[in-house]
Amino acid sequence: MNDSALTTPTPSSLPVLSVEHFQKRYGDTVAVRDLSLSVEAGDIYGFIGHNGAGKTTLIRSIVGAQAIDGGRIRICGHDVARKPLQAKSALAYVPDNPDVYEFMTGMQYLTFMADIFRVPDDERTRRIGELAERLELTDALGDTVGTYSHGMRQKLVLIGALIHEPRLLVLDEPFVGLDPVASHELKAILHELAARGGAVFFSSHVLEVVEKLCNKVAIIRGGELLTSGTTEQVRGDSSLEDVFLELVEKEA
Ligand SMILES: Nc1ncnc2c1ncn2[C@@H]1O[C@H](COP(=O)(O)OP(=O)(O)OP(=O)(O)O)[C@@H](O)[C@H]1O
Repeated sequence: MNDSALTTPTPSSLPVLSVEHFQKRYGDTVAVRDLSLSVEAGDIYGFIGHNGAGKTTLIRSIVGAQAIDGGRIRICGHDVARKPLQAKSALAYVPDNPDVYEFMTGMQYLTFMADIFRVPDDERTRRIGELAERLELTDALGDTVGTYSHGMRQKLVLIGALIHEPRLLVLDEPFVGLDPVASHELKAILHELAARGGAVFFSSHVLEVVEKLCNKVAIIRGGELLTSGTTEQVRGDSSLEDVFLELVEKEA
């Protein structure tokens, strides 16, 4: 891929993602309280927590899919509440449930995504060709999405997310449902994006993957951040699984 094609130039002093004192309520229930973290260019950042901990809640607010009740979230310096278009142009989001218009063919969906982000014809053709080949989706691009399996939809959404070379790629449970080849390719794609000066932020329950793939991690429980930092700092001499279980049990 083209190294110079990442959207929205970011001065190196600005984090790619900055979350400050984030808070989100659903009715009277506080789902996430006073959460702060920062993702820098080059980071692959893993966000881990038990079911209902608040991972999707934060992710949906980062990508502008739901309002924020307190605090501030900025993407490449753009406040997601005040500058939503600038913030969104710098990011891409792969949700845990890949809902795609079923009547479109895979290629129509990717063209639609490329149109939204105004990706020039030659770039979109090159990226779709390369990514579809790597994720083994080329032969299915002419079929309607309604005929796709869950994993095929995930791959399609991933290609659509990468089509404008986002600065920040946000993924919710990206490895669930992917076959081993796709999972391997996804890890390589995330490494490449980070190496080009982008950043990745994803939630996962698969601690072994987070431990191997991520240079930074955060652990959330009951809507509160328990710890965050480099994977080495958080893990210490133990495994990430041991640290996670110990922290979660201690706080329970
Ligand atoms: N739309 C909603 N309305 C009311 N409560 C919600 C809503 N969405 C989430 N919650 C609550 O907020 C809390 C955090 O949920 P969230 O989906 O963010 O957790 P999660 O860490 O992503 O969980 P999982 O690993 O199961 O996907 C939970 O207590 C959940 O019940």
